Amino acid sequence: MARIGIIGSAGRMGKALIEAIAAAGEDLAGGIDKGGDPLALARSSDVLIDFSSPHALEANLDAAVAAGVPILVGTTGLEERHHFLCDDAAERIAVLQTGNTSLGVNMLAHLVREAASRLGEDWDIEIVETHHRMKVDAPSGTALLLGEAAAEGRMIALADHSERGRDGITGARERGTIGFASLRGGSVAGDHTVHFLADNERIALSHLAENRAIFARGAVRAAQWLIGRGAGRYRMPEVLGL
Ligand SMILES: NC(=O)C1=CN([C@@H]2O[C@H](COP(=O)(O)OP(=O)(O)OC[C@H]3O[C@@H](n4cnc5c(N)ncnc54)[C@H](OP(=O)(O)O)[C@@H]3O)[C@@H](O)[C@H]2O)C=CC1
Ligand SMILES: O=C(O)C1=N[C@H](C(=O)O)C[C@H](O)C1
Repeated sequence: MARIGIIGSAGRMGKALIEAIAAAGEDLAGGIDKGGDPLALARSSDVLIDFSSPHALEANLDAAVAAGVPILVGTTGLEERHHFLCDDAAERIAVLQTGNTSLGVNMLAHLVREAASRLGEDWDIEIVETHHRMKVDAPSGTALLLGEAAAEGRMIALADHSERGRDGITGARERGTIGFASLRGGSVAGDHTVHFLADNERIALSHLAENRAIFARGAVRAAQWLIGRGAGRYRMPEVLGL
């Protein structure tokens, strides 16, 4: 049995993870929240799963490196510097960072990449996400993951082509951009639609999460997969065989 340590264990995802670890027949090594000791947790775990806060990421990666255990980072709201921290840690341990651990979203990303690669710039791309009222970051990590997939399909850099907020006299839509819009309310676990919009026709590719069990199941599967992996930065499609 693998010993899995959870960072953010009392949160919404932490609770779903505790159930998923038991359902997978694995061992819960322990869990911490704000003020907890990630190094002590890492030393008693075979793998760490982090669904907490971007503020915690540096200490969590340092703990995983010091203990020599792999880490799955599911926390969203990450900035460029957080990705550099993941890159640094990945020189010493296995690191898998993803905005969404579900099979369905990673399949959607594959479809989006394919559609974006075949449809030209006449097709505008807009990504709409809806989440529960307690979510603190926008756009969602998943929306950004889907935006990256669309940008890869188009062979462009998302950072140079994203439109993250419209308000007031915005002017006409800039050709070739990828737009993001966020809705917040209720208890929605996570809905994402990638719209491809051309003259007189539209395609909408959607994923609707009915609960957090789908994220927890994928996270546990990724954690199992990470144990024994060499140093490096890994992605969910490798875990899921997509
Ligand atoms: N990749 C994916 O598939 C998914 C990613 N997420 C992401 O996971 C993250 C957590 O989501 P959710 O569970 O809904 O959020 P919650 O706010 O419910 O839980 C976050 C937990 O992290 C803890 N925490 C906060 N700061 C620290 C810290 N410095 N060190 C250790 N623990 C800390 C909180 O503890 P305390 O209450 O004491 O502050 C809390 O228990 C978000 O970024 C969310 O977007 C969510 C679902 C799926
Ligand atoms: O905060 C959430 O709840 C979720 N966060 C992730 C994200 O930002 O995409 C994944 C999922 O959509 C739920």
